[in-house]
Amino acid sequence: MSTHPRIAVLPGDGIGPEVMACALEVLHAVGDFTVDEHLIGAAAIDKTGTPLPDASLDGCRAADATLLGAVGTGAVPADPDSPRPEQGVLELRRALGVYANLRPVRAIPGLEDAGPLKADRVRGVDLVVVRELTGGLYFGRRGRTAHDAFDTCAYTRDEIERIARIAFTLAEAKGPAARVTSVDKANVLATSQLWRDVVQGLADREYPHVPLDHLLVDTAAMRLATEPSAFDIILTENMFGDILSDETAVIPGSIGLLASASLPAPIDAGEGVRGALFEPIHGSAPDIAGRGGLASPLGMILSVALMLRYGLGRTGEADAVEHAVDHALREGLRTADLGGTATSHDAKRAVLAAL
Ligand SMILES: NC(=O)C1=CN([C@@H]2O[C@H](COP(=O)(O)OP(=O)(O)OC[C@H]3O[C@@H](n4cnc5c(N)ncnc54)[C@H](O)[C@@H]3O)[C@@H](O)[C@H]2O)C=CC1
Ligand SMILES: CC(C)CC(=O)C(=O)O
Ligand SMILES: [Mg+2]
Repeated sequence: MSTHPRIAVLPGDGIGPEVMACALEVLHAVGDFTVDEHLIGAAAIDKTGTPLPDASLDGCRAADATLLGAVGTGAVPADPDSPRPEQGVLELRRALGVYANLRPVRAIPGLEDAGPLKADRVRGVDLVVVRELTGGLYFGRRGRTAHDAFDTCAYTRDEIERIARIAFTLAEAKGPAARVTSVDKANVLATSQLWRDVVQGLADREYPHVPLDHLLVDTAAMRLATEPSAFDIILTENMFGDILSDETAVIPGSIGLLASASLPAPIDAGEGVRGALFEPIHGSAPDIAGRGGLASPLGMILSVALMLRYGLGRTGEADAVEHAVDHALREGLRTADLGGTATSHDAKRAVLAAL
């Protein structure tokens, strides 16, 4: 029987399969892995009528780690009761229990001028958005009639405390001055008031040495654009983290560069955390899918690096992939999203050459 790590691969829709194909080549270049491909999203609805077939979920549960491309067609269904591709991702996150979504963002040397922010604002930025991933609005009770609709946001103390613990641990690992900025809307929302109490209580009891501040989400959105270097660890709930992390794309210059790790348990620096999920932060980008390689595969490739580090405990290989991406960019690799002409295929080749 193979002793290679078993990876469940869910390419999904739109640019998902395009970026996944590139990332798998990089994965196979750094080691031996057994890869099983499964359906999710619109691709799964087309073939099976459901966005996350049992066979896909079983495959992810049996795997050491799961890689996901992206799902969605970009369309909002006319019939709210019809299956939606995005339900596949939400259901997968819930079923795997991956409550801790880490979205690292840094200024990449050589790319300081690639985004809309001034280079001196971007230089040196190195932050992680720690997003609660299995609670809040995306999982609350909802309903809709022809005349009204509602969504509910609920959090328990335990849900808040376990994600806050991840944020404080990451800050400790980053260094003595690294701060946690907890983002909420405590001036309005009951869930945010509980969030603030629980985060502050945990800090007082167990992490008094970690600098902590609380920021309202609207101010946080503004500060991310005006002073991104003020942040080390941004700790926040599900929807705020979804929105703020897309905003952080202005730091490296494209959402196509951003990766994520979703963990079902605290970080294990030795073995890695089994049963975790790794995906770029972008969606299926229907506007550029199937257009001759306009998609950057770098966020997906960097998600492979996060899988190697956090999912499989293979720090050396993770570093190698990240260095190869940095090297390729430093040497001038520019895909369309960064204003260049390199295709997805060119980007993958540049990374492979730098490995
Ligand atoms: N985890 C997932 O599977 C996610 C799925 N979605 C779904 O994706 C679909 C499209 O959503 P959008 O709002 O358009 O968000 P999106 O992230 O797919 O695209 C936003 C913009 O970024 C660009 N972009 C995204 N990834 C890129 C890449 N790798 N290289 C170059 N450019 C890239 C797109 O071309 C587009 O202009 C929707 O159905 C949405 O629900 C959105 C976010 C996450
Ligand atoms: C299906 C969406 C909730 C996914 C998304 O936008 C995200 O997780 O960033
Ligand atoms: Mg999102």
